[in-house]
Amino acid sequence: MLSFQHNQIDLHPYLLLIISLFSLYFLTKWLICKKTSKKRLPPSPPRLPVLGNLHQLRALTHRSFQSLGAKHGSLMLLYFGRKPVIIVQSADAASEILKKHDLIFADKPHSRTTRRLFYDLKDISVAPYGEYWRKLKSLCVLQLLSSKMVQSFSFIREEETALLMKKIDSCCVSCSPVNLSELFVLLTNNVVCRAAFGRKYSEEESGKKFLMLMREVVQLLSSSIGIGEFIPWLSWINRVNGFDRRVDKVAEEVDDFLELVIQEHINAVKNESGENFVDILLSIYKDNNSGGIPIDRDSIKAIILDILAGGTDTTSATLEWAMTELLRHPTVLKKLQTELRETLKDRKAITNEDLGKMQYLKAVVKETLRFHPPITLLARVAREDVTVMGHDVAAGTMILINTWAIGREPASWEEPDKFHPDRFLNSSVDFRGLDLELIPFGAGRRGCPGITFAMGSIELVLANLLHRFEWKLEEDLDTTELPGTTIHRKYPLLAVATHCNL
Ligand code: HEM
Repeated sequence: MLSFQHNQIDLHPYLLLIISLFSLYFLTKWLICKKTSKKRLPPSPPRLPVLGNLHQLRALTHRSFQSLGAKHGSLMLLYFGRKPVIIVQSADAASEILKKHDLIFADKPHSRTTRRLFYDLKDISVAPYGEYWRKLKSLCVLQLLSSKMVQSFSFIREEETALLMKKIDSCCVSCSPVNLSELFVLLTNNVVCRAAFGRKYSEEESGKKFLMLMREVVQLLSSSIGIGEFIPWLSWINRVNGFDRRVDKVAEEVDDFLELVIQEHINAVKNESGENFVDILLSIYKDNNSGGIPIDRDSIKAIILDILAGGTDTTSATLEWAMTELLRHPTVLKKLQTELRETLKDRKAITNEDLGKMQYLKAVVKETLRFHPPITLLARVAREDVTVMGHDVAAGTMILINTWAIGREPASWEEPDKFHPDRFLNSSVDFRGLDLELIPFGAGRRGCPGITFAMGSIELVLANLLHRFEWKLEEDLDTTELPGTTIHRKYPLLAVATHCNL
């Protein structure tokens, strides 16, 4: 192949071609490296060749990110496989993403799992930013989540809270512990279903099964941040270990239930019964008058799923953590009971007006959401190249904002690891998206539209639980968290209730 003739090197054409290709490859790589090294990337911990930083993450990712951030800064670059992911863990950095560059970061990342479970991104929470998403979100706010609508559902919250109190009453009589975790899921699900679909399903087999499916959806979504998603050539692992099959099965079973809800509404419209949120969605679908934005049957099912998943799980987790912290802090619990007694005098029923006056109750709820935000990570994707806190972020980069770590940032909070509701008594800091140090509901365009809806149930239920009953624990309280997209307690909250002497 290689021969010397007349003092000159004679190369075989194939060898020449191979050498040229190699030279071209190394030249391109060198140029790319040179370009990348000029970029002002955020600090990054050392990584492994194939895994990147995935091996440094534990199941409770918000906690892993916080410990890594302590060494590498509040804006840090990790690699999930080869995929760059920027982790944001300070109010200042979050403000650049959710306020200053809100439009650039208005998209959400998605995976095979989110596409499969959310009808190919036809819901609100993972839909790409654009006209379709805007149309659905404003429809949801107008027809279900506005202050006026939430006010109109107050009879539902009152009836469901009264039922909850009755169940606790019977536990009091039999001196058995109350499984508060279970009761909170039922209550929040019943309130959402009655408000959005006109009736509850939790007492029927299909509804009970659906509640279990919802838990599985949350688990699958958090497990979808796995090897196969970020290292494409290892995506076969999800096929072999049965993960993809599980996602398909859950998606089919969820679809069966949502079909049932829709069919029931189609029949009910024929019977001219009262109109609710699903009926309104169906009438838009039938008239196809959505202003050029097509809403099909899958869109309706995806929205229902969003409302059920978003409305039930997060609200019940907040109630669960609020009662957990109150039971761990008897002086806070006593102070809240004193506020209740002073507000109500000797009245039994709690009105919206009463709730409006209870500043300490509001402080307890805020502190619960600072200390235990149910959704610990907000996800975004950069739509174009942008600079954040002096660092270059390329289009397509995934961002994770750690709301849990931001709520415990020493720069914003005194004694951040203490549950101390009094910190909010003389403070204007609120969770509605303007104060970036407290963002349990997110902020900006993709912020949660369900705040008023959720607060309606949370405040009423907590006020009733503490007004009617004295509470004590049966055994030491374990506060271990269960990994998931919504963070619940690992073990159900069991407590013993006795009647208060009103
Ligand atoms: C304590 C209760 C709740 C918490 C902590 C919570 C939290 C959140 C968070 C963190 C987000 C993502 C925001 C972002 O990325 O910036 C979100 C989005 C959303 N939430 Fe909530 N949520 C709660 C209750 C509700 C309720 C009751 C509903 C409806 C009944 C609801 C419906 C939604 C929807 C539709 C979205 C998607 C918004 C979008 O992508 O534009 N949420 N929520």
